[in-house]
Amino acid sequence: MVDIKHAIQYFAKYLKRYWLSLSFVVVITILSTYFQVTAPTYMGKAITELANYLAQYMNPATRAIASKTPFYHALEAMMIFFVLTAVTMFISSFLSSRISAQASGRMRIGLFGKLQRMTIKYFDTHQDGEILSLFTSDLDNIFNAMNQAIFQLLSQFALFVGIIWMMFNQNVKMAWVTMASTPVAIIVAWFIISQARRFIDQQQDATGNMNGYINEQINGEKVIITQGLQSQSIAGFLPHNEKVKQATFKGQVYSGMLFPLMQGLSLLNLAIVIFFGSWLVVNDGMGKAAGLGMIVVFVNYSQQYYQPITQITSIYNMLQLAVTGARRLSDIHGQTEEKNPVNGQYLDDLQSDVVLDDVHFGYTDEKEILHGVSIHVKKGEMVALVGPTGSGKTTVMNLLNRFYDVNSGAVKFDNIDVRKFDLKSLRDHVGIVLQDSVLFSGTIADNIKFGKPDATDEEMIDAAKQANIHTFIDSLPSGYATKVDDENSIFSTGQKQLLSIARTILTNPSFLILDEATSNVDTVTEAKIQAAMDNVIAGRTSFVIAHRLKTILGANKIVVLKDGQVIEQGSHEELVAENGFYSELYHNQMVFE
Ligand SMILES: Nc1ncnc2c1ncn2[C@@H]1O[C@H](COP(=O)(O)OP(=O)(O)OP(=O)(O)O)[C@@H](O)[C@H]1O
Repeated sequence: MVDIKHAIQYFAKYLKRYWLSLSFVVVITILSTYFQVTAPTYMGKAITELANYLAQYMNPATRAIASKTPFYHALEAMMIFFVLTAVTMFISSFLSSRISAQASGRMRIGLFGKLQRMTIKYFDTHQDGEILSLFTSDLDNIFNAMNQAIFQLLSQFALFVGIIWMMFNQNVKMAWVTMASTPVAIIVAWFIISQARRFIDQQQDATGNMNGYINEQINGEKVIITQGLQSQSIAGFLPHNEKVKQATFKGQVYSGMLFPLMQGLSLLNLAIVIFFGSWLVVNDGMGKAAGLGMIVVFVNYSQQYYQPITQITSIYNMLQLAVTGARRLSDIHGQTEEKNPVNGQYLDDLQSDVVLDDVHFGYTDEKEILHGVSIHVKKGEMVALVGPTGSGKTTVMNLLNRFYDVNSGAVKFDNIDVRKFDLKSLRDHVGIVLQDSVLFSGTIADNIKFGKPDATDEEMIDAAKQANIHTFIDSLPSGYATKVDDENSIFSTGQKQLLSIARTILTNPSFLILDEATSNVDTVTEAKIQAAMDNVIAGRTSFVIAHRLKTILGANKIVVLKDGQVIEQGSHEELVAENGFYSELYHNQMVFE
């Protein structure tokens, strides 16, 4: 029930602006139904008039006055109603498709916009595939439901009511006869649909598991090839495939059964209607012509009568998927967004320092990661953060840029709490070079200018030179215009990081955070990255998360973090002299250099 309430609220939010078009669709659908259910009465009238005409024509006494005009009139009326039915159906379907396309387009924009306002926490705690499926699966299900199910439901329901109403208008006894088999039809349809749904659910689960397996195996392809595990990989795939195959087959058998069965029931009903119709004509003293007409009318109604039952039961599944999709999307819309303070302060330029003041922080309430961390970075200084894996280095970086907010204590720029700054102004002044550099589709130039699209080519080239990547870019056939997804532009980890450094240099941040990624690269690239980092750091206040100690020997201050606490800090020489944790770490590393 909660699902349905959320789904209705979600649909109402996006559909309310189309209320006029929607009302028009409802009116047109009712009109279309009226035309559709009235047309058969003219068909019956045409048969009655034809029978009358034939009776008069066959009788020499009345042959002279026999006229086909009433028959033609009835036929004309029938044609007009059929044409009107087709035209109104077309208008209704056209409008429905337009509303669905526009509304789902807005939903897509709403979802994408919402994602852009979400906190890093959301992205840290949800898998990419899960987020993507909101677009590919949930929004698609909603579009299909809006485009087909909702309007089908409306038109089929109107048709169902319209046929019943017309049948009772025409002949009450025949109406009851036509409707007598309804419970059987509903039970059969419901049973088949629920069976089909069961297997379709199984098919979806099995497909999800199979896709997960494929994803994992493709990601691990290098390990599989290196270790010669290809046949094991295939063997692991087969049971997944078998489950998908079985569930798909059973689901399709049941879904495929619905229409032939309902068609069969409808034909059986037709025979019953003709049988009772003829019985009524004989026993109820109905005129021959009127009786024939009535039978034709009910033959028509009994054929149409099953259509809504079949359609409504078969779109139930589609509606259910859309309700689930709408619930998931409305959940997303309810997620917390990044908190930008009202009338937040603007950070013009860093004047004095960046401080972490007795910071306590945990990603969850249950586990605190940083236990009272205090770090002081003076303007123009380079501070390096070192410590074993999991000690909280990246977490400190997450707080400096306000990806997360502290539980207690504060992060301050020029003695002002970061929570008081306008977020954009804060982030405009904080540059980050992450360990895993990300390139976006587009050219190399687009990628370097990503944070400053209005930069001139000279500025861009200058940044690339400082980042030690200009010579490489220049050597590519298309230079800065090389597409990032070109075969020529398959970048190494080191080159990606150099591009990312160039991107950061171009934005000229006052405060720089570098998550050093020298572990994966060869020594030549490492030296280049080191030089590029030196260039980007020069004269800037910076904070470096260091994995290789030799890169930070010149730091003004080295802060050693262990288990979420600062255990030592000072210059390299001071810390080595202290003979503590850093000194041990340093000597251990030097053995391998
Ligand atoms: N998004 C997250 N949600 C919950 N816990 C997290 C999250 N990110 C990190 N952690 C936990 O916080 C602790 C500190 O992680 P952090 O990434 O800050 O360490 P690190 O010192 O940067 O490690 P490394 O050198 O391996 O990068 C770890 O125990 C980790 O499991």
